[in-house]
Amino acid sequence: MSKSPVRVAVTGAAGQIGYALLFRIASGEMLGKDQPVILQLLEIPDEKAQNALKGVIMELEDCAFPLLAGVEAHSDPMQAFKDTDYALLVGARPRGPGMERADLLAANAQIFTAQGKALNAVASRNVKVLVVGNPANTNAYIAMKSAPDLPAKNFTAMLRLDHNRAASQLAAKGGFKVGDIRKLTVWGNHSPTMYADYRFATVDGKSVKDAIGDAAWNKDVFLPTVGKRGAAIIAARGLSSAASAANAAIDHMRDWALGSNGEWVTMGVPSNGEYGIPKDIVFGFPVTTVGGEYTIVEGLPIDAFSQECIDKTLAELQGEQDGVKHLL
Ligand SMILES: NC(=O)c1ccc[n+]([C@@H]2O[C@H](COP(=O)([O-])OP(=O)(O)OC[C@H]3O[C@@H](n4cnc5c(N)ncnc54)[C@H](O)[C@@H]3O)[C@@H](O)[C@H]2O)c1
Ligand SMILES: O=C(O)C[C@H](O)C(=O)O
Repeated sequence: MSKSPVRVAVTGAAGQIGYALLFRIASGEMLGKDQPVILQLLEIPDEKAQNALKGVIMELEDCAFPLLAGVEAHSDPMQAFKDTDYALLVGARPRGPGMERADLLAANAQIFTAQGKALNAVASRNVKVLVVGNPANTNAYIAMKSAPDLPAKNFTAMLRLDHNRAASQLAAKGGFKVGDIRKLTVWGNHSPTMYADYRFATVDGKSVKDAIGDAAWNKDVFLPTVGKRGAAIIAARGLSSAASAANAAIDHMRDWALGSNGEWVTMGVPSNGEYGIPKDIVFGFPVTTVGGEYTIVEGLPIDAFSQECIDKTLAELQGEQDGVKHLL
């Protein structure tokens, strides 16, 4: 028997990530080749954005995707999030000229407070939320705090792009196949302070750290390369990463919904105190996923260097969180 359609809301749907994301969701790459979807797309109530969204919808129609059971265009989150099972919050306010970080946090706090409230009011009680729009961890925290009737665990932030970037750099350095790398993770904030950690990583059961055997490369090349990769792409393309960000969003949601088959993946999720991260901070952790639920991998040893890195990214997140406290 064929499955009933599920509802997938995407914000910022006429933006660059939206353009790289929607067609893959509609073709079944995110939720499976047997899962029909209804896309509920949100853009700002601006003529240009709404017209662009219409164009994207025309293209979705022209793909004649068998799994696409409906597409809706919205300018109000209360309609876009109605009964939604999945919400990918991509749209965010970009940093404008002369805008300070605090202004950016405040502008996004407004957006994610409103969207969190709308999810709280009208989404499925099991909605799985992924925040992509930057600052992703803090935006996810704001949305979660604005949705007190939904389980906090349903709000996640995207660290998967950092995870995939780290895997790719390791594969190039060690001569591994990227798909053979297991037990890699990225701790903390989606920002240059994130800590990509391959101490536990293996390829064919053998330690990646031992195979690379170069602590200076880790500190001086690997971590800065992964941390500054977003900026390097902006410098090269004149635009921020879009296809790779959309790909990471697909990976994150697919693994959350369909399971990671015992493998570690990185998700930004609200802490319950694991590894000393204060409760509710949305932090990148290693997780495994099964049956639509994620579980943080616990009990990993944290050495002095790792603790220093984790403390640094945590301090940044706490600073961001303090900066929006008065708005929640
Ligand atoms: N977490 C990550 O790994 C990661 C990676 C890359 C980009 N990003 C972030 O993703 C976001 C989107 O990037 P993009 O390249 O698609 O940007 P973009 O500017 O091309 O598109 C963003 C779209 O969001 C819309 N939008 C803005 N506010 C909205 C709101 N309140 N409701 C609905 N739509 C809204 C805009 O109209 C625009 O069409 C940015 O914040 C970017 O920094 C995150
Ligand atoms: O949009 C950005 O600032 C960069 C983006 O988050 C990325 O990691 O590519």
